[in-house]
Amino acid sequence: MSQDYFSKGKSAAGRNDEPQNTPPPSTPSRPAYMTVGSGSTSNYATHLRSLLDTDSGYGGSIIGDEPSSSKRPLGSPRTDPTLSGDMPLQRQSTSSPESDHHSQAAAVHQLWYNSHRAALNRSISKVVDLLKTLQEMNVTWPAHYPSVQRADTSADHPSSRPGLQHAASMAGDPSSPHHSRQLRRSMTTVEDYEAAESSKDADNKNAAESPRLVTQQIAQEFSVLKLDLKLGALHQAELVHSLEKSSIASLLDGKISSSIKHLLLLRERIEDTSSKVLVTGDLNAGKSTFCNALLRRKVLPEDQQPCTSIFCEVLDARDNAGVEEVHAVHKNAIYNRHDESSYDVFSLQELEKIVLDNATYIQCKVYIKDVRTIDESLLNNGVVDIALIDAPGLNSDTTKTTAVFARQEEIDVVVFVVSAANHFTQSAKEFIWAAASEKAYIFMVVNGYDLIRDKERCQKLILDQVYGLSPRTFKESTELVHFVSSNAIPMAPSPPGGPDGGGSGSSSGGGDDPNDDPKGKGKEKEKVRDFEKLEQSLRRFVLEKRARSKLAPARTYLLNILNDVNVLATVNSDVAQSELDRVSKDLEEIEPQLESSRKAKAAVSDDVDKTIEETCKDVYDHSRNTLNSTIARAGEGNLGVPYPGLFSAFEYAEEIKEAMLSQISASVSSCEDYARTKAVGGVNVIKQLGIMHLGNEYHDLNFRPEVMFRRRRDLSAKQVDVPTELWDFVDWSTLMQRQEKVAGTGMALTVATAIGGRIVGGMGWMDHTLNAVKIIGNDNLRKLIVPGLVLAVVSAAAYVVQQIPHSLPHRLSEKISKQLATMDYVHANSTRISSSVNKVLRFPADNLRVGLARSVDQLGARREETLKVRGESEVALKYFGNLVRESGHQRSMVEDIDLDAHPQAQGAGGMSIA
Ligand SMILES: Nc1nc2c(ncn2[C@@H]2O[C@H](COP(=O)(O)OP(=O)(O)OP(=O)(O)O)[C@@H](O)[C@H]2O)c(=O)[nH]1
Repeated sequence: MSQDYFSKGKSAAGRNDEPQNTPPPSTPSRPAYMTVGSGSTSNYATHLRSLLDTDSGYGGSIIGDEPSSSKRPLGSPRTDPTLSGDMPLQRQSTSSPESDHHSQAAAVHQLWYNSHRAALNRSISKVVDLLKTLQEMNVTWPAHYPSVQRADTSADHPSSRPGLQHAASMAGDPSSPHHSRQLRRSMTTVEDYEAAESSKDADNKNAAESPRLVTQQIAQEFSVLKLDLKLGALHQAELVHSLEKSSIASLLDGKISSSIKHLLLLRERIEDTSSKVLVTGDLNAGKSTFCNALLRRKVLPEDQQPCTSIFCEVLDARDNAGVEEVHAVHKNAIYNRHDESSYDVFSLQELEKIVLDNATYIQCKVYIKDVRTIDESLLNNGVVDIALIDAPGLNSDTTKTTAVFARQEEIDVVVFVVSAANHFTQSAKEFIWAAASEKAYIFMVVNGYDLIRDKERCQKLILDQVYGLSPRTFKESTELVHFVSSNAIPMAPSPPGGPDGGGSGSSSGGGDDPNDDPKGKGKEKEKVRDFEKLEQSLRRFVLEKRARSKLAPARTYLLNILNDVNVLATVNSDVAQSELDRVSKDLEEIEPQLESSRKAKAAVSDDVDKTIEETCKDVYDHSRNTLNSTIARAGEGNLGVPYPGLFSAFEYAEEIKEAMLSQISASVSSCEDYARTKAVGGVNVIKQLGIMHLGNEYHDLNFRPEVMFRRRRDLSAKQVDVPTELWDFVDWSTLMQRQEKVAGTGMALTVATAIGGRIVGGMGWMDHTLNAVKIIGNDNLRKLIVPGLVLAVVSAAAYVVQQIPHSLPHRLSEKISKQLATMDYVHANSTRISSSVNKVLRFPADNLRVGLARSVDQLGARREETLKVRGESEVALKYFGNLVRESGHQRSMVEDIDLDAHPQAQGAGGMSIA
């Protein structure tokens, strides 16, 4: 079977000859089928047709075009006044009241059709706009896709309908207030209800096996926009949960794009003014003869043996630059009239050869000029252009192929030709059963009726069979079942070079000449009348079916997509509202937090500085005072060094020095201990501040004071080198006091002092002696000197020796003190200790500062982010709120387009549409 027939969902019957890659035109070409002649002249019909002229049905198909607009839009088939299209033309012949009636009915139907088409067209444009804005929104605010959770059978959730949950973006956010919210969608159609019922059963079946609902239930909620997720064994709903928000958004974006494409195709289809009629039936039932009769021209080959082996589509020669010819389409080629490699060209006379040659071709396009007037022509009747497709006769090989063909969207009507003599064969029955699922009504042509003698019995038998095969068709049998003799229809003279040069047609029907036989003439007229009746019925049927086959898919699809958009918008509006509530609440918390955090940052910084400063000052002062007092009192008290006697005085001095320096060192250590305690206190203060402002992370702040002062980098007291001098053993101040008491004379003291001093001092004592002699005078000297001198020296020596344990520590203490002062020992150590404390406290303090700064930054960033989300949520809420309203409004508008209650239905005997 050719791809041209089976691979494309192309709708425009008249556009089969267009290049396949041509984008769907926004301005459809004018009707493509044979259009000849003019319309009715009755006043009413003329009025109706003038209405048709101003209401082409395209009036509102353009965005922003109101239904009342008289502006002729793009795509109107009447833009070219020289072409009739579906425009009623001037009638050339006088009409009968009956034909006037039909003409009026057709015009009314066309008005009805056009208004619905325009409404659908407007809806399509609107929905395309809505989808495009949704796509744009989906970029800035990735739409939340509702996934379906397993229906909870607990008493809390008695609903059998699945709840909708926004997945993906909210996954991992179970605290979200809308997490468990159940959304319900109203059921808008009977099908919906049935689907809900069936999926409920499925749900019950699957509830035990799967924690989530099965795919069908997502299908239940979404007709068009459901995401096709096929990843391994993962369930679709689970996948929706596990997918990133952005992935869902891009999947949805793809869905929306394909939906827009489909809508544009539907628009193209409803703007297409033509209808395709597939003529099929048993082998040799007279299908080709019937088609020729409709055309009033012998175009398709007729034979007593089965001959039609390919699908022959009859088209207007004007679509082929007015040239009558046959394009035999190559197998597996996509037909394109402008691409000659896709077909072979033959003349009409050669059609028979092509039709028989079923090995090379599977379909052909037959371009012919219509010979009938608009009143007469079924094909170009002024209302709708009809294309005829003559199919191969049904047999075991072709039945399936033809059934597939008949199911195509482009096929508006199936005409089944059955032989009055042979009735329905097995292949015919199989075909009708198969076709009945798609086309509830089938137009039945019982052909070769002239050959039947007992016509009543034939009718009864055939209708009984029709009842069994298609009860609905049987119910409307007056309109849908016709007993005719196709070979009795007079043929128009063929144009020169036509296939049937004589042009007399096969009206003989057995060689009778009606002119010779008045009775025969009457019979022939009756046959023609029956056939004309068939044509009228077929025309009405095509009109009705056209409404159904062209408008209904658009209506159904619009309802589905609008439902989906409405559900999606409702969910997202709800999510946006929740998000807005959440971020508003967050902001209420963040704003004061940020403010207090900023204040805390400054206050804590001051507190910390103060704590450090005070602690360090305290430590410094304490160290300084302690060391000063220790050094000052180094010579006092018991140093624990026993005096070993005069001969070990120097060793004694050394031990005393060492003891003193150790005492000073111990004092330094005690200062360090004090500093440790203070550091612990300072760290605790900082820790408390950290806990207060930054929370638990500060609980773990561990400080090890024992590590402090481990490496002593100070000037150790033990390093102090104070040499012991002989002089150190004499405590001159006490010695002087003592001499005054002992000698009793100033001179003696002076002498003793001078001598004693010199004795102790060593050098130059002779000079002093001479001086003393001069002062005292030789005589006195002689009397005093010896005993005084001896006394003083002995007394001084004895005293000095006695005082060593008392005087030496003082002397040494003074010397050490002096040396330490030179080294700036006290200040250096106090500074070192307090600096160490400072350093120890700086670390947590700096951390605290950094933490506070980070906290302020984080809060600031969170605030910014929350503000951004709030802004986006506000936009989304507004957008989706509008979308809920718009989609709901559009949906009710489309629901109001009632394709079942159209005027033609009543005109056609109340026949309802399948
Ligand atoms: N008596 C009579 N003969 C008819 C009628 N219609 C068709 N025939 C004849 O029946 C034969 C078969 O007609 P076709 O039109 O070729 O039949 P078909 O169904 O197209 O055949 P295939 O497509 O080849 O299966 C021809 O010889 C026709 O002349 C009719 O209404 N009455």
